[in-house]
Amino acid sequence: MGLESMKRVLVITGATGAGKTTVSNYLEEKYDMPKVITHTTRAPRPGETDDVDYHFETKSSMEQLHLLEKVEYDHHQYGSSYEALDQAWEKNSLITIVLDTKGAQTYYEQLGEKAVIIFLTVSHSKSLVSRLTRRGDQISALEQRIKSEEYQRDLQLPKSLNNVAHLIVNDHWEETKEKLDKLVASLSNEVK
Ligand SMILES: Nc1ncnc2c1ncn2[C@@H]1O[C@H](COP(=O)(O)OP(=O)(O)OP(=O)(O)O)[C@@H](O)[C@H]1O
Ligand SMILES: Nc1nc2c(ncn2[C@@H]2O[C@H](COP(=O)(O)O)[C@@H](O)[C@H]2O)c(=O)[nH]1
Repeated sequence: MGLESMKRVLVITGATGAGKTTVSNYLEEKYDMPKVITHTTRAPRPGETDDVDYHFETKSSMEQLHLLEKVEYDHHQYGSSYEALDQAWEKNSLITIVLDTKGAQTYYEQLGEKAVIIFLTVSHSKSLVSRLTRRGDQISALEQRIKSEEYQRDLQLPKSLNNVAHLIVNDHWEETKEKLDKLVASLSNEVK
């Protein structure tokens, strides 16, 4: 099989607080899967670093970028570039990206089976708010976010990804890791 056909991007999507970044970090640490760093106009949260967690942009620098897709989420812009995808694929054929559900749909439309969609959810949406509070999100930002239509939308898997996405209920981290390990094992066989 040629290198091109072995490439996969694991698109980790779901509601805010569902654990997308945690999953992406786990896959990077355990399987050396680079994370595609995306761009945003929102301000860094405490502990976030420019060019590591995001490329933090102004509205005008965002306009200069060559993006595969771009969305508005809770009044801020987010987008991912072709260059960042290729840079990550230069390091490994299995890479990850963290996107909202609209971005996940676009990735599937654009990349087909190269995009492996993982939809993360939790059994009780109340636990999302407590997780974000524990993460240290500012209360005012958190209140604004959970009022946003994007927050409500991302609690559900979009219909177009119904028979496509791998669904993981991330209530218990140990169980989530087992599910991820199984998925990675099956993907690694697929691309061998
Ligand atoms: N299974 C779990 N049980 C308890 N806490 C968890 C679990 N998974 C992740 N967390 C914690 O929940 C918080 C939110 O996780 P994370 O930042 O990964 O979410 P996210 O989906 O990337 O959120 P956002 O879209 O807002 O960036 C973090 O503090 C993380 O450590
Ligand atoms: N469609 C895209 N969604 C993205 C991108 N980068 C991040 N995200 C998603 O936005 C929300 C909010 O992120 P946060 O870091 O402010 O909590 C979340 O669902 C991310 O997954 C992107 O380039 N395109």
